[in-house]
Amino acid sequence: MGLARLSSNEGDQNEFSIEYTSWLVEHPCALDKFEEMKSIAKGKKIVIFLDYDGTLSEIVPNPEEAFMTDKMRMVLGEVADRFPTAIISGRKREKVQDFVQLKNVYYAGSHGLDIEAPLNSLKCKDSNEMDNKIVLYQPAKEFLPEKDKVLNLLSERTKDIKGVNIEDNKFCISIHFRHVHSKDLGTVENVISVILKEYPNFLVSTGKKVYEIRPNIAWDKGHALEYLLENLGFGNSDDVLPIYVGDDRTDEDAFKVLRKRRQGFPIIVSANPKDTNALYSLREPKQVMEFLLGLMVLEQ
Ligand SMILES: O=P(O)(O)OC[C@H]1O[C@H](O[C@H]2O[C@H](CO)[C@@H](O)[C@H](O)[C@H]2O)[C@H](O)[C@@H](O)[C@@H]1O
Repeated sequence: MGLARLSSNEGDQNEFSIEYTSWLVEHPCALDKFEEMKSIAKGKKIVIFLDYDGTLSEIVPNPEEAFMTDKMRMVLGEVADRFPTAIISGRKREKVQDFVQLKNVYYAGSHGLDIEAPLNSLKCKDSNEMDNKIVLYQPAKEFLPEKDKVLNLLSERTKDIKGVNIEDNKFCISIHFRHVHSKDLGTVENVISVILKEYPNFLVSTGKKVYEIRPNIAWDKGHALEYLLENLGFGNSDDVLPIYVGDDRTDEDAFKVLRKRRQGFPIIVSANPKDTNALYSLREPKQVMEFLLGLMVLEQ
């Protein structure tokens, strides 16, 4: 038995393509598997990790307008009151906090390179106290001056390419090409690759209509997940059940960590079949909200 569906797409199973339907066999909908998941979760400490864009908010053409619905905020706030809950995003941490507006959530921005938690909530070894309120862990701090140089060069060298939108994500940089004409994409790629030859401490990956530049260090969303688990006291625990929900390539690093730990539920948000390390799926942010609502009946 699964969770009751609230979304407007209720019953749209019939509209699924054959490809999506057969992909669902490999990556079943987490709502349909809820009872099974519930029994696995029994007696375990649930910790929730969520990506932001495409998971808690819809993908929209303008990155500045990726707002979360009030309903999602309410559900997320309730869930975070019951279980430790972290948002791990490619965005600048402060930007995610601005969108989410919740104080009971752990935030990791810049693909996990900028972790913040309420003071005393984490047993951090390498933390700084900021304003007496929070602890921060920033493993790529020394890259900041160089990142600013890369950012300036990117802005300068793409300023004449129509549609390029560069987002400063503090330790990382997003170069959005959603609105760039296909004939100009090669130029954008060329600019990036020339700059990264000058700055080999940085690497580029791709997301949804975006190039993402970040420090070339062994730290990704998977490391952030492990860091948070460890500092929440669940480093080697068999009693913990981490749930990670995300929609993009960088979330795969976190899915891999859960697979390696043989623990928890890696859940991909996708309305299309895609290669993934996730075991379960959800179709859209609305379903993420239904899933979170379902978690509220679980005991912690
Ligand atoms: O890790 P995430 O929280 O998923 O962040 C990844 C990137 O998300 C944002 O870009 C994406 O969403 C935008 C708003 O829906 C969309 O316009 C864009 O095309 C997508 O790539 C964010 O703006 C980036 O900085 C993040 O790196």
